Amino acid sequence: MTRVIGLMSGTSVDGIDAALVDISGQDLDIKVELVEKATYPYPSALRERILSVCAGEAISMPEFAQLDDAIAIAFAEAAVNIQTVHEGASLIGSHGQTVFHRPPIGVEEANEVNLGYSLQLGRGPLITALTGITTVSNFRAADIAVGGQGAPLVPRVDAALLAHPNEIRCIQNIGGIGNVTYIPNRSGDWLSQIRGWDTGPGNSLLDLAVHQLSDGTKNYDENGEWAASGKICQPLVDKWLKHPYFQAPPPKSTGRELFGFDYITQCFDEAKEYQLNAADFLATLTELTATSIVYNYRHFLPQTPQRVLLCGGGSRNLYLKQRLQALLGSTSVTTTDEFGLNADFKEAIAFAVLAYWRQDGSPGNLPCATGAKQEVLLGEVFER
Ligand SMILES: Nc1ncnc2c1ncn2[C@@H]1O[C@H](COP(=O)(O)OP(=O)(O)OP(=O)(O)O)[C@@H](O)[C@H]1O
Ligand SMILES: CC(=O)N[C@H]1[C@@H]2OC[C@@H](O2)[C@@H](O)[C@@H]1O[C@H](C)C(=O)O
Repeated sequence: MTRVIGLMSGTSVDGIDAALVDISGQDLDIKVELVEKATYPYPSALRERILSVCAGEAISMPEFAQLDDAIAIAFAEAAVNIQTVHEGASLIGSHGQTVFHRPPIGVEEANEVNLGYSLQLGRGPLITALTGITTVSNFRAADIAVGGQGAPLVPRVDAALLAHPNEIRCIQNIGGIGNVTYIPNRSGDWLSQIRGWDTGPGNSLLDLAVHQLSDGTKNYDENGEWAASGKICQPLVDKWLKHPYFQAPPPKSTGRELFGFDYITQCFDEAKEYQLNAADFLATLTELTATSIVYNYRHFLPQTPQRVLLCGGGSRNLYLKQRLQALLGSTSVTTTDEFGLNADFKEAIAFAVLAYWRQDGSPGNLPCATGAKQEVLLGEVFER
């Protein structure tokens, strides 16, 4: 058994999720027990800085270096604090903070020019130095180097922890960005039949809209209550759904570059002619998240799933969950909690597992999800 800390801050940039887990077994046959979990919010100045860099603000190299280290220090503190009660971790898997993600440009053969590029700040060696614990970081680079999207990386972990012998499942994360893992019955060559891609916006647009509509007093629509009091403007949803990202087949991945500040500004502009109030606008944006997920399923899944398991912060948005259930009809919508995997900490747990696999010599990517040419070891290891 190895005690591992998984650290993740996602596209919502709300804070660092830390999971302390005990892992045993090998490759897909692993057992993972969640011992401790906590979220450490970023100091607000650091969060604002990260969000503006994500929105494309230019920074100098010294500012870049300072930001990289400020994030590494925050991640190292999270690793120390998560061990206040239960100590003894011998490995850290740190995703870091994505500040830039560019998928490969759509040409047949990946080469130097059209490979993707994905940048996560919070350098691993500093986390090792500050914690004294071997750290694995920079998980996306190796998949990208072999032509992959570098995302999503969670599908192999979903497969290991949530596959079922006779139920076709979709695991739908709704973070800032949404991503799905499609898992067929665990039999035969099921692993090569898995699919995974980013479905589009999760909460990123909603959070930006809530911040603006509440004059900065709120950062998200708690339980979806504000949106639930509004009326969906279907013509706008239909228009937004024509975005090329939804129409494109997988493999595909995205980020705040596409569904961030510029896009929400465009949404506000396009909504003007419909004279929506704040609640109507949020109901319409929530519908875009729900409909884009279902649109992706209808067009690109090999088969209709029997069950959809939600995770990520958006799984707590009751109105969004209700809309997803309505749009999916007979497919049952629940959360990973009901299947023994904490829905809020699944990504942090996943990076603990990916670090464990790296140390064990097992690949972490799934080429049928990321589009990479081959399976590869993910992450750079910085020994204590
Ligand atoms: N009770 C709640 N009601 C509604 N929305 C919620 C609730 N709790 C969390 N959220 C939403 O979930 C978001 C955070 O989700 P999460 O932490 O999964 O995102 P992330 O990991 O940063 O993103 P990604 O998975 O794209 O990397 C919040 O910004 C908020 O929009
Ligand atoms: C570049 C990047 O950070 N992508 C994230 C983001 O957040 C959700 C979605 O977009 C997913 O593709 C990915 O994270 C998860 C952990 C993944 O790689 O599976």
